[in-house]
Amino acid sequence: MTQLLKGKEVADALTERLQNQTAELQRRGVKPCLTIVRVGENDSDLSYERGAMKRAEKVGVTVKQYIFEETISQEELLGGIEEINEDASIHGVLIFQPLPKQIDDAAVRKALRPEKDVDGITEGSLAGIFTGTHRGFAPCTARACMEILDHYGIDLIGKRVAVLGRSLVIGKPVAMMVMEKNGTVTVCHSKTGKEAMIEICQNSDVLIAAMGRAAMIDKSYVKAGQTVIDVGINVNEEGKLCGDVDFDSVSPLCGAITPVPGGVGAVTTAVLMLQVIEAAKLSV
Ligand SMILES: NC(=O)C1=CN([C@@H]2O[C@H](COP(=O)(O)OP(=O)(O)OC[C@H]3O[C@@H](n4cnc5c(N)ncnc54)[C@H](OP(=O)(O)O)[C@@H]3O)[C@@H](O)[C@H]2O)C=CC1
Ligand SMILES: Nc1nc(=O)c2c([nH]1)NC[C@@H]1CN(c3ccc(C(=O)N[C@@H](CCC(=O)O)C(=O)O)cc3)C=[N+]21
Repeated sequence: MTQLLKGKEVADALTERLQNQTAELQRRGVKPCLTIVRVGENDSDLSYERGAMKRAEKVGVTVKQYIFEETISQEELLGGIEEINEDASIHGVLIFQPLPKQIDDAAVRKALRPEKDVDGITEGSLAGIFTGTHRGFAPCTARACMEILDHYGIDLIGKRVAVLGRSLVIGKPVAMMVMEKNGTVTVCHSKTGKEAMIEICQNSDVLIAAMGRAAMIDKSYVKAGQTVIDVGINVNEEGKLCGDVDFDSVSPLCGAITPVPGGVGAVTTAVLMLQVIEAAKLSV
């Protein structure tokens, strides 16, 4: 029987713990506050925003929104970030990525105050992941993948893990975190080639798919009994939310799988709240 790795269950367990912490902070006069910076109307950004608002309300975190037009200039965006940096009532900031092409991502990463970087986009936070010193915060999605494996007691010691995607938001940091848990990682990307990718996936015990390619991973990539973590959040031709994995094709064959929605995304929002609360605690 294939095991369904229910992100919602993991997120709800985390939420319960967090509710106590926000209540305690509130008694000390601190109201944890997250600011979301969104440029444009990207589907996966909007999905995250919806999930985050719902989760924030449950946990007791306030959300402020900075929404900009797709055509915003670099200067204007950096101005917004400066304002957020200076606002002492804001504990954590989430800037949706990728940003439009007129924006230099590296400049945005540099502009953000590290102590407010609850999604681990600044170089300091990423260095903490790379060196294993855990200074700063991890990218929420990478941590969410690890929380799911942990919750269901799936250890990575000596396991072969294929990570599909090499972005700074997910592919690269999750590969580092898998290594820290003593897994053996192979990272694939758009230049890997289909044949090689199928071979690598079929020789892995765990597959972490984070490409942003709707339902691309079908059963031809999968080996029996494998654990499949589907990070992708895409909207298919029917307008429905779907992952990078073709759930109907893969789930009869694999050993365990996360659904979309209700999988990694749900946990990502809970981890985001956890990190906002940690930032709020550190601010007093
Ligand atoms: N569930 C959640 O909580 C989250 C979900 N997401 C979702 O995860 C997905 C990935 O996000 P993100 O990392 O930001 O996306 P990016 O577009 O930044 O990165 C995609 C990565 O996948 C690789 N890739 C693309 N197509 C292929 C292919 N056909 N074969 C192999 N590799 C490929 C790219 O390779 P190359 O580097 O060569 O271009 C790149 O490294 C998206 O669907 C996003 O919405 C993201 C964050 C959180
Ligand atoms: N800097 C940055 N970090 C990110 O982590 C990041 C990003 N940029 N850009 C956009 C993608 C996408 N993403 C999602 C996270 C959670 C849900 C989520 O909660 N989804 C719910 C469904 C919510 C709904 O649609 O109602 C679920 O899967 O169950 C969705 C999408 C994070 N991303």
